[in-house]
Formats: sequence, structure tokens, C-alpha cells
Amino acid sequence: MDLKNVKLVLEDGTEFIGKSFGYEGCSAGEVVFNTAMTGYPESLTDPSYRGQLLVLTYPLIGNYGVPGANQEDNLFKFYESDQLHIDGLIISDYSEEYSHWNANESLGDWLKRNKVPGITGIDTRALTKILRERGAMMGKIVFEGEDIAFRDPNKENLVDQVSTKDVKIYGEGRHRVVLVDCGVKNNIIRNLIKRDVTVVRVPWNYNFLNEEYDGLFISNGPGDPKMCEATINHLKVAITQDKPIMGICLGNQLLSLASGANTYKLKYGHRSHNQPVLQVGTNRAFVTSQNHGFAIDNNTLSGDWEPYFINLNDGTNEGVRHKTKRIFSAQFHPEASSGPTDTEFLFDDFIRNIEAFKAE
Ligand SMILES: NC(=O)CC[C@H](N)C(=O)O
Repeated sequence: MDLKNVKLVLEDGTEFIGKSFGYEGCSAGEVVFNTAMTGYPESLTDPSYRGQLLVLTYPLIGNYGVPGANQEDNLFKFYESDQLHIDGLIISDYSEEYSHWNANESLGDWLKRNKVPGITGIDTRALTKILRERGAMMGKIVFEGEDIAFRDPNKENLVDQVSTKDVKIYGEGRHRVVLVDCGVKNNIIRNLIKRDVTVVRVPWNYNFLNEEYDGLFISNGPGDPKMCEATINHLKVAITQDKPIMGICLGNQLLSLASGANTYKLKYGHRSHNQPVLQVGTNRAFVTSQNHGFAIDNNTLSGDWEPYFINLNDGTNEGVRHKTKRIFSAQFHPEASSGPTDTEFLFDDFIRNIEAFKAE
């Protein structure tokens, strides 16, 4: 294959030259790295990656192709949302040839059709070392004779770009859960439906306080949590009430902000399938799937709130819970997809909380 040269430029001036295997157009965003060995179809369709140029450190990418757009329960079965969200893919060794039971096309063709640039032939481990040492950086993918300005997506309201515009209903379960969609991954909806839930998916800024529901769920999503002012304001009221609440990732940050805690940007984020977390107050540790660049400052959790999980690599917050109410959230992804399912029991805990609330 004769591939075009293309350049990755970091905001500190570092340049990497590789070959283009995706869409041939310039792109700019935040450069982030994920050290997982598999799961690129899921990562690329995860709305939390909006505005980011994704570096995969596992060297061989593309060898199992990309699944097709099969649907189940009104959701794409093998994607985490309806579209690709990354703004560029940066890898070491692209495999145009693929083989897998559900493969439908090559990764390169998928990127081209969806107008996402891809670079192969990059020393992704050297690039990752730079990001780890100097911290998260903006970057751009540029083709010869073309250029584009750097862009910090965290200054944009990315959640508004990815959230549903209309209220949508999934499943016909016994429990009615309002899901605040800040960029929800499909596997969160799948996990709720299979636990006898009717999911009422609402936009990030929707006033759900007047809705009838048994439980409230705050989804994952892209960007700086402080951009989600409307959701935080609604949550400030919801946490004074008695209905069970569960949050994941951005949802963990929004609940904490609503409780009065603060968030900050991590030096280079957690993105992998093997992040160890400790359940506070126990000796139980879990291996988790993660994708976040911001974190809650544990020291700012006040009065009724306490850390629920802590990251065993760097001690940062990985979840919070209310000391007396049925409210908890995880910074990692209990729904995984992709990644280990060790913490899926948190969905069962949420349902148990709903049942206890309904029985009162
Ligand atoms: N996956 C997520 O929900 C990410 C949350 C937030 N955008 C962060 O990067 O920290």
C-alpha cells in the first residue's frame, strides 16, 4: 500500500512523521493515550473521546477489523454510540488485513467513511513518554501543504455536542430510571435494560426534576465537567431528595461538583483496561476500565460525602458516595465495553437501592 506522509505536531513543537491510513484532512485536539490491548471500535465510538486525538500504545491495531452497524434494542450492538467521536487516531503498526467473526470492514475504511484521520508508523511509546513527562498536550495532524490551528476542546461545551436532543425510551422494565445523557455509552443503557429497567434518556440540560422516576443515572461524557452547569444545578436539587442516584465517570464528577467538591485536570489522565482501584474501608481491589482526564479533589469532599474508591496507582479519587442516602458514583467504567467486568456489581447495587426505595 502506498500511503501519504502525514505529521503529528504537539503544542511544544515536537513532531512525529507517519503515514496516513484514514481520512486525508487536518485535525486538531487534545492528544491522549490509551494503553489497552483491544477495544478500538468501542473507544472510537465512546463520546467521552470527543475532541481528542487518541494514541493507542498497543502496537498492532486493525487486525480484527471493525464490526458492522447491527442494531439491538434500538442501540448499535457493537458500538458505544451512533458515530465516531475521536478527532484522530495515532498508532504504531496498522493492519489493513483483518479477521474476526463480526468484522465488516477495515479500520482504515471506517475512518475514511467517517472523516477521521489516522496515522500509522508512529513510535507511540516515545510519544506516550513525552505526554507522561510533560503532561497532556494539544496536538494537530497536518498533511503536506496544509495547516490548522491548535484547539483546546476542554474549552468547548462538548457535552452539548454529543448529548441526545430528544427524550428517548429504551426497554420495558419494572424500574423507571431517568438517564441524564452527557455522552452516554450504549453499554450503560444495555446494563440497565437487562436489569429490568425502563430507561428514559434525557438531554444533559433537561430538567428531570419534574419527571416520575425510581432512580437517576448520570452518564459519562467528554470534556471539563465544569462546563455542565445545567446538569450540576439540577443535581444540586436531586441530591437533597431521597431517590437513588448512580453516576459513571463524568457523572461522578458532576455529582461531586453538585455536592460542593472541586475537580481538577490530571497530568495525563487514566485510559486503559487495567487501572486498579481500592474500595475505601475494605481490602477489596478491582481492576477497572478507565477513560478520564479530570478528577475530583478528595480533600474537597464535604460533610455527607466520602470517597468510595481510590486509584491504587496514584491515590486519586475513583468514586464517591453519600454517607446516608442511596447515592454513589464511580470514576471508572463498571459497564466496561471494552475492559474487565469486575465492577459490574455496581449496577446491581443501584437496582437494590431502587427496590429498597420503592419498598419504603
Ligand atoms: N469518560 C468520562 O466520562 C470522562 C469524564 C471527563 N470528560 C474526564 O475526562 O475526566
